[in-house]
This record gives sequence, C-alpha cells and structure tokens, in this order.
Amino acid sequence: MHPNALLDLATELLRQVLKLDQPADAVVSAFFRKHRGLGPRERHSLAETTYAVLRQRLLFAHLAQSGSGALERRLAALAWQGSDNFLRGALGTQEQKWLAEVQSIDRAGLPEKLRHNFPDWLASALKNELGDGFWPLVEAIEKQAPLDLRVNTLKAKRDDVRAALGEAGIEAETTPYSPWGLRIDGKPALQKLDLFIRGDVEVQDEGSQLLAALVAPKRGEMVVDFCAGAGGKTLALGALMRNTGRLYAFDVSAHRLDSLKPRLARSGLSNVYPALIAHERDDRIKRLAGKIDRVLVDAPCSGLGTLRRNPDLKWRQSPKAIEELNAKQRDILASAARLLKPGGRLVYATCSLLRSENEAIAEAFGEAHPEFEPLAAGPALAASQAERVDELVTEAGHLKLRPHQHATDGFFAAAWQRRA
Ligand SMILES: C[S@@+](CC[C@H](N)C(=O)[O-])C[C@H]1O[C@@H](n2cnc3c(N)ncnc32)[C@H](O)[C@@H]1O
Repeated sequence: MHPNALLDLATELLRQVLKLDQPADAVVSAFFRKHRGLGPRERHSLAETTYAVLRQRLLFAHLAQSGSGALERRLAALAWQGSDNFLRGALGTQEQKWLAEVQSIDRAGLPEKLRHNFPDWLASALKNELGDGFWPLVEAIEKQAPLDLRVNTLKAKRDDVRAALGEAGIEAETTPYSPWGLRIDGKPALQKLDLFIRGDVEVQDEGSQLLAALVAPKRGEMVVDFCAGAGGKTLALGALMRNTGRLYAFDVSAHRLDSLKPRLARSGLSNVYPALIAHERDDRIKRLAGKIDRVLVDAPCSGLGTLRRNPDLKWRQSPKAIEELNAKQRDILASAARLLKPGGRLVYATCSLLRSENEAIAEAFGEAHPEFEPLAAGPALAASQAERVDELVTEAGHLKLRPHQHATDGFFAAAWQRRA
C-alpha cells in the first residue's frame, strides 16, 4: 500500500478511536474487519500507532498544535510506529519540516502533565497511591506488555512447552513468580501452533495466574468464579482442580461467557459449568448459599492496572464511573460471600491500581463481616508453589502487583476464610 494511503487509514482509525465512546481494541478490531486487505505489517503499524497516541495523548496533542492539516494525521505522524522512511514517503515537504522541528523539542523540559500523560484526577490518585513509584509506573506503561502464557498442567509440562516453543523459533522464559508461566518477548502468532490448538497453553498475564494460585482450589471441591467473563481465571482454576469437582463460572454477560466456550473446549476441562446470572442476587446464588468451598470475585473494575494493554482507559474512566464501580464491587462481594461454607476461602480481586477499588472495599467488607477471617496471601501463595512471594504481598497480607515492580498488569487481591 502507498505510504500516504496507509497514513490516511491511520488518520481515519484515530478519528474513530479518539471519540473514546468504545474500547480502543474493539474499534481497532472492527476497523480491521472492514479493511480485510491489510497485511500483518500494515495492521501492526496502524494498531501500534493508535496505541502510541493513546499512551502519550497529551504530549502529542501539544506537539501537534503547530502543524496544519487534519489533527489526527498530525497525531499519527508524531506517534508513527512503522519505519521512518515509510512515513517520509507519506508526508509532504512542509509536513516533513514540521515533524523534524517538533521532534527536536527537548521533551524532558516540558511541563509535568505532558510527561506523565494522565488526566489530572488520575495523576493525583496515582501519586497518592504510588508515591515514588509514580514515575516508574509512567515509564512502565509506555511500553508494550510482554506476552505471558499459562501452561495447562492437565495437558503439558512447562519445560516441554518451553522446548516446543523453542523448536518453533519462539524464545520463552519462565515467569519469576507463577509456577505455570512462560514469558515471550514480542507478539508471535501462536494461534496456529499445535501446542496452542490442542490446549497446552493459554495466553494469560502472570498476575492473573497468581490470582488462581491464591484461590488454590483442590480436587473435588465446589468452586465459584463469580465474575468469570471470558474465563481466563476459570480455566486456571479448573486445571488446579485436576478436572474434578464442580466449578461454576458466573457472569452477567452472555457475550463474555460465550467467549469462554472455545477456550473451554481446547482446555480439556469437563468440570466447568458456565451460568448466566441476571445480577449478583440471582436465585442461583441463593440456592448455592453456604455450599461452596472457594469463591473468586474478580470484580468489574476500572482496569487501570492494564494500562500497558488498554491505554484508552486513562481517558475513558472518570471519578464518577469509579464511584459507581465501588458500589457494584461492594454489592458483588457481599453477595458472593454468602456462597461460602464454614472454612471456605473467599478471594476479592481487581486489576485496578486505586485504593478505592482495592483496600477500601476489602476493609469495609472485613468490618461488616466478622464471620470472615483475613487470610494472609503470602503463605497461601507459597503453598501453591508461587515463587518469591515476599515480593508480592503487602504488610496487610494482600497480594499487590504493579507493572513497574513485577512486570505484570496491576492487580490487587484480598483473601478471607469463613470461620467455622
Ligand atoms: C474483571 S472482569 C472478569 C475477567 C475474568 N475473570 C477473566 O479472568 O477473564 C469482570 C466481569 O464481571 C462481570 N460482572 C459485572 N457485574 C457482575 C455481577 N453483578 N455479577 C457477576 N459478574 C458481573 C463482567 O461482565 C465482567 O465479565
């Protein structure tokens, strides 16, 4: 494709994504479905350019002020993630001159906001939360996340999968904390590999794997994944149960539960029971009250721990939306807790970095529910063969992961045991 035609497409894609009325990954996928003729390299340039704009939107919007022509074209040129030569082929002489000028600006001297690229409310919330970790986080989320895999221990061993990936020309390292994880640099096409098709691996961030390790369901138990979504954690839990017992995968979204089905088929699990619920007080939950050994509440949240993958969330979340989520999180946790039998384990988790969605929810639940005793995450993770657990837990005994410290998405989890 002629460079200018591709830059025109990048301009159009950015116009759609920057409306911010839908998740960026959904807009990008729909765009690619409409433009089927695009090759893998063209798709890569378009998607990564779009994500680069979302990551550093304030900086690029500032630098774009001086140019002319469509704003989105200037943003695409500034954030271009293909080759420089290709981009030059797309730009007119004036545009090239402008780009060279703005690219020579010393970015380290720009105001703070143009260096962290957060809206004000979020910058102050994250500074409060992270202190000295704020700037390391900014740096960590400007980079792409690595690709983590979870080896399906029902079907394969980690060393064998690593060797098979090596034979396919894909270098993988073992993950530092999860006993089932492999980490790959870059984004090789895995879907066509035999080991993927037969369900030996699933794509799953190491942090998500650690949540399953914290729930630690055993053979033959009754387990509920309360907010199962597309079932990333369900599959990990089912494998830990060695395909025995009963694992209910609840969610209010039929669409998300539908995406679980092909993954379930690949995984070889037959102990999973997906169930659509209307809301957290659905009758199905009342029927199972007091009967369940382990419950995971992977609560709907702001997703701000996933900014490496979803940089649009910085611009799509708001304090009001987070307050609404907080109410939902409280309700779902209180309802899910009723499922547990005495001695049972409850885990509340989010992929948020914000205290209001994490500690605040856990503390309020603990105060209102003396029948639940806090369970320290460290020993529980160690019992699941997680490694270097001291690096993963807080003084209060919560699991807390950060992109800049652990190279995972940001996660929080609190656990309790129901008193007998
Ligand atoms: C963080 S996502 C879950 C991700 C999933 N556990 C995974 O590992 O792929 C939160 C999920 O909660 C679901 N949800 C929202 N409200 C709910 C409710 N009241 N009861 C149960 N699930 C709910 C959403 O549909 C969404 O799929």
